[in-house]
Amino acid sequence: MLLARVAEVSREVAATSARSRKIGLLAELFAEAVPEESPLVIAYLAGRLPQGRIGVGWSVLKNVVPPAVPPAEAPGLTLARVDTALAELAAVSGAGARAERDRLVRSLFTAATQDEQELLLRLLSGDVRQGALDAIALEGVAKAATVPAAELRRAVMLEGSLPPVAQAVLAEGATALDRFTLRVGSPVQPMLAHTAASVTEAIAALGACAVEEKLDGIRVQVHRIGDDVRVHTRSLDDITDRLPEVVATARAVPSDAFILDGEVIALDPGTGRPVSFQSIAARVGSRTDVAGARAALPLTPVFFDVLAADAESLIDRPGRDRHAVLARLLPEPHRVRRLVVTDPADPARVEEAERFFTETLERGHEGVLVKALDAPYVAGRRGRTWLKVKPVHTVDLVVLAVERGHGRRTGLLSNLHLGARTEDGGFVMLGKTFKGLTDEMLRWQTERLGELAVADDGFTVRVRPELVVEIAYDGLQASTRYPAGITLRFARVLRHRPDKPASEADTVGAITGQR
Ligand SMILES: Nc1ncnc2c1ncn2[C@@H]1O[C@H](COP(=O)(O)OP(=O)(O)OP(=O)(O)O)[C@@H](O)[C@H]1O
Repeated sequence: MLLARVAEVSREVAATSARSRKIGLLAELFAEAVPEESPLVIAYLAGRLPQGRIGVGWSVLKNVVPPAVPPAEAPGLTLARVDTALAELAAVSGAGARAERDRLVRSLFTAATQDEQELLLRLLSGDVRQGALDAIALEGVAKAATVPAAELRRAVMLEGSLPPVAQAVLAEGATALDRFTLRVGSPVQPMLAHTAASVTEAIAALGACAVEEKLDGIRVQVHRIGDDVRVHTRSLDDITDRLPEVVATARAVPSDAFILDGEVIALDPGTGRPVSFQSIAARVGSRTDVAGARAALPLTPVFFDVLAADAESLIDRPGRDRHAVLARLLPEPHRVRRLVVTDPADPARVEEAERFFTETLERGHEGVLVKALDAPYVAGRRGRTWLKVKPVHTVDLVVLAVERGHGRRTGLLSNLHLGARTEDGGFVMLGKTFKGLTDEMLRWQTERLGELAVADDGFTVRVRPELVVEIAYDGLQASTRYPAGITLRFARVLRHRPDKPASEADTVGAITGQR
């Protein structure tokens, strides 16, 4: 397939607001592609580079911004050729890397028509509207392969991503879906939660439920087959080598084929209270001298769900049954503390649950999760059967740009321009802040945002919209300065969320309560 065709459909999809029309356009595109090309189509449409970071920043791109390179007259650039070029770019390193990148990017742009150059530029600079497109692409694939979207979605969650499932169903049809089942050893997208304003509100919405501590650490999904243990993050990266404590806990579990879902935290040896998220993130992030890092800050895994045990899938079973299995597998320090509310109509029980919330905060945890007892585990979904309750308002926003610091912060990238997602897959700026950033966080974001930079006027650096930050704020206020007409009062950065994709940041609708 030619890149020109993807460029054409990408433009048509952006120009129409009707979801069904977008799905129809994508279905036609997937029907035209050979199945092996569909992973590239999905990636390019969503503005993702399959190679991940390829080291091409603004310093290289500014030399090819149209009309810098004379465009090809007729389209001839295939998806396979673009993929090869990007792989070559990703492999460049060492002395002369900059010149080599310039040469490769120029040669790619020389082969592209004007339309294609524009798509490539948007792709490389992270300016393609993304996020919502993944969900629409899934429906487009379902339509092209004539399989029910719900079945395809389930297969995608169990596989971890759309491209391999798309390729299989487009080649073989519905029968391919049977291959994508829950397998111990193959990570699945974790279940996520919605927000409730209070425990009382959450119980009213869910009925019979369990109120669990919300532990503030790193989410882990642990798979064990025999002696082989693998630990995955929320974004399914394998971090087994960095977490020997988790491996040891998993080896002690009396079952030799299971999947556990939980959080790793660290407890202060003196007070027994949880240590800060930043310290845990630094420990989990350190790849060298794991033994030294472990000695300085030992971690404790605490599990709250079990997806499979004794090689049997449990995801379709109600939460109360899964928890009974969890209780059989793990003793309490490694199993989340929780309170079951079997009679949600009894005010005394609701009061008890509110007390559990207060005590959980007093013990130093960040809030609670209220979970329906009868709900299955919906992999990859922000289900309405898990509701989180926290004492402060927080939102997850995406960094769109960052201003260079001055004074004490000279040389650092400091003031963040924050964007919420829009329903059509773009971003809208809601405000700026540098409050809450510690020296360590400033150093970290300067490096990370430097890698994401796509334009720089000497004052403001525009970045690929990929880094999510968790922001606390005191409320919303009307604003004529920002395009959504609102801004956040006293916004402050709580933490960077490199584990969270931009497609999961909050939408303007969710923030203003008009979802
Ligand atoms: N008992 C628990 N049950 C489920 N998730 C828990 C629990 N304790 C802590 N967590 C964490 O809370 C998260 C659930 O909240 P949510 O689905 O909103 O994800 P999130 O956006 O990463 O949340 P947050 O930003 O509030 O940590 C999980 O991803 C997990 O890391």
